Amino acid sequence: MRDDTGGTAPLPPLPARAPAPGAHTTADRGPEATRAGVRQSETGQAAGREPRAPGPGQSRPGERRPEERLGGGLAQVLAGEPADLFDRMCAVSLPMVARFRGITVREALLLRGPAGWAEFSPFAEYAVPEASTWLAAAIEAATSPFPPPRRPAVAVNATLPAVPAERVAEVLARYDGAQCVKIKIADTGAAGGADDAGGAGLEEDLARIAAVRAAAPGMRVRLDANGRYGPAQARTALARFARLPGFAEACDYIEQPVMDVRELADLRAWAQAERLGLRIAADESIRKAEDPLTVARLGAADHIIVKAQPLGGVHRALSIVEQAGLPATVSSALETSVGLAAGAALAASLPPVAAGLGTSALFERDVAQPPLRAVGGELPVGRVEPDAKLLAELDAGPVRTAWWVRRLEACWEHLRGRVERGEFADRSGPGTSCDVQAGC
Ligand SMILES: O=C(O)CCC(=O)c1ccccc1C(=O)O
Ligand SMILES: [Mg+2]
Repeated sequence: MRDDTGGTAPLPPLPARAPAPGAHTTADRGPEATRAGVRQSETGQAAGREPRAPGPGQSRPGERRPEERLGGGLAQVLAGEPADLFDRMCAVSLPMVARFRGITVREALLLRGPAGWAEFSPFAEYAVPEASTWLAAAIEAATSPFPPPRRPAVAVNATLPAVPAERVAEVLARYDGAQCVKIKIADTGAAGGADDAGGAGLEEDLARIAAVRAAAPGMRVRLDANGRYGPAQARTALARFARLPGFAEACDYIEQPVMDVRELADLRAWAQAERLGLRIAADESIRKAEDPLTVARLGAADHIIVKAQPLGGVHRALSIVEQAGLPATVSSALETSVGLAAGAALAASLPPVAAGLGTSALFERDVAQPPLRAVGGELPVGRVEPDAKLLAELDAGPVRTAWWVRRLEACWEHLRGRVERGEFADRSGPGTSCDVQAGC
């Protein structure tokens, strides 16, 4: 269950109908320059193109036409092929200022569809089933507008990787005006395993927390353990945090101290019985769970973290918030500025809670000019277009590009199967975002 394996998930063999990298798949496209299977349409305009997914009458013979059952949308798009939807596919590789969840370079596939640019960037080690949910988010962003924002900008938290205490001030200085900081804990880096996290790692975590509080005394604080404590370690750590002077008052919550949702519920019950004054937030128990509502049912958390891409899009994330009935923080999945814009749209549809969307500060370079970066602690809400020159400079190269395109195709097939079997409801219909707005 650990996120940070840093490996690359094996891809299944390409389905018969998916093109090999470099191959053209449809006859109706004009002449294109291809590089490692990526169509580089220099003239394609986002507006005014023909709708290219087959209409209801154009399904393959004998097909069940799931779009009729599900009301179109995702099913109809998936009846076509990626190249029918996206006229640009650019894999990029962004260098980072510090190691974060085991990586120092962030790769993403940027896609341009009829509604604008979208991002597909499941972490490299994620297998196709999980990554296919991230693809639903990219399809949503490429095909439909974001919900109308309730405010033009959203407050963000600074995100502090598990850097040594000496680096805290330098990294925090990258976040202009942030009034809240999320500190990564229980992250022993490449060498340590989960069992080490609560031991030697705890003293380092306490030193990092002390350095933050010294550098920014008035700042609110959040901690994120990414599920790396065992149940006993979590109690030890929470008891230590609760004893730090003024900490419980300054701390919004501790994110995913343990991975298992039942253990999370037990830990929360214990923290309440002990009157530690610390709240528990669920992140992985929402975005990696078969049923994200188990957290709410079990009373496993006081607060939930929602991420547009891992949850299959802005509308699906809104629907989860609505159904969970818990206060929510929107957070990034370490997306480029293009993907962060979807997060900003999600945050701007929910009650104001500082969002974990300041993460472009962790990139040495990003794809947009200017990058989607908080100023005065706030991130503007709106679509982001990558800059052509930056796209070229940050190009991931032919080998990685081919890998990303193959992965996109494998996820496309997988998501189509899920939709056809009724295992992935397209919840992007009208109602969900409005219901959430009405409730707030
Ligand atoms: O929430 C934030 O402040 C930033 C985003 C973040 O921490 C994150 C980014 C990528 C993958 C996982 C996580 C996480 O919250 O665990
Ligand atoms: Mg988290």
